[in-house]
Amino acid sequence: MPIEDRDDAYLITHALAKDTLSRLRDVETTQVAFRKGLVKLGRICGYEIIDGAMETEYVTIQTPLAETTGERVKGLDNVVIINVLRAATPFVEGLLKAFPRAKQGVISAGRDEEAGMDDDGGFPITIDYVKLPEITEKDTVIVADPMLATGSTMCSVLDHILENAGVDPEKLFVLSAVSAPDGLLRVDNEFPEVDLLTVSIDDYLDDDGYIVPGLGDAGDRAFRTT
Ligand SMILES: O=P(O)(O)OC[C@H]1O[C@H](OP(=O)(O)OP(=O)(O)O)[C@H](O)[C@@H]1O
Ligand SMILES: O=c1cc[nH]c(=O)[nH]1
Ligand SMILES: [Mg+2]
Repeated sequence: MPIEDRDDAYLITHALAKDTLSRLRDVETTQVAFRKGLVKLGRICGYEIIDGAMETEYVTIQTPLAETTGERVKGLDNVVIINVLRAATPFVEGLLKAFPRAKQGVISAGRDEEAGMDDDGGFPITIDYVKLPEITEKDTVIVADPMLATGSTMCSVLDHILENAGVDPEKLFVLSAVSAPDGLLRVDNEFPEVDLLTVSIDDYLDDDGYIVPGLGDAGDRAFRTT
């Protein structure tokens, strides 16, 4: 079973996903290896979503030698991937290897870290740029962001997506590499219709809202900023 139901979220349990995440966590992992690791993890997660959450259908195929029955994944033309800038960019590059015909959207969202966490344990979020494709009732929407910490960014992003969509998509996934229990709870409370997929549920958030043990600041490590 590639995706395990953990009540608060669905865990992607593929051994290669865990292996890749472990390399991403390592403080010694360089920028290039970190970025490539996020691409690889996105690809693995994409394959696991297909295996665990999408249907297949039988089709008749003529090979050069004989007619046979094959199996095809249904709905690959009805996938929408939303890239939460900026840390999700390499993660989405990997996802697109599994869903090459996906419609894509981007939302630029950032935490106001100078403002600090509020009394509810969330951050003020600035949304700078939103460009989303049409979302239909047939679509499987995957909102990708490698880090789900307090959940503030994801809640703002989901507000924009659902307001813009006007209709409920067939499936709505939030995909993260590393998540914190508080963030999962916040998104689940505010958007019960969303299925939360993650490779790891980590222990806690520190006083600055960073996931522990986590992997540090994913955007900074991938883009070599501080
Ligand atoms: O769950 P939250 O507490 O909202 O934190 C998670 C967000 O923080 C990071 O983005 P960041 O604001 O650092 O922007 P970046 O992608 O440009 O680095 C990360 O990529 C998420 O978007
Ligand atoms: O641990 C965290 C929290 C938010 N954003 C990150 O990149 N890492
Ligand atoms: Mg960042």
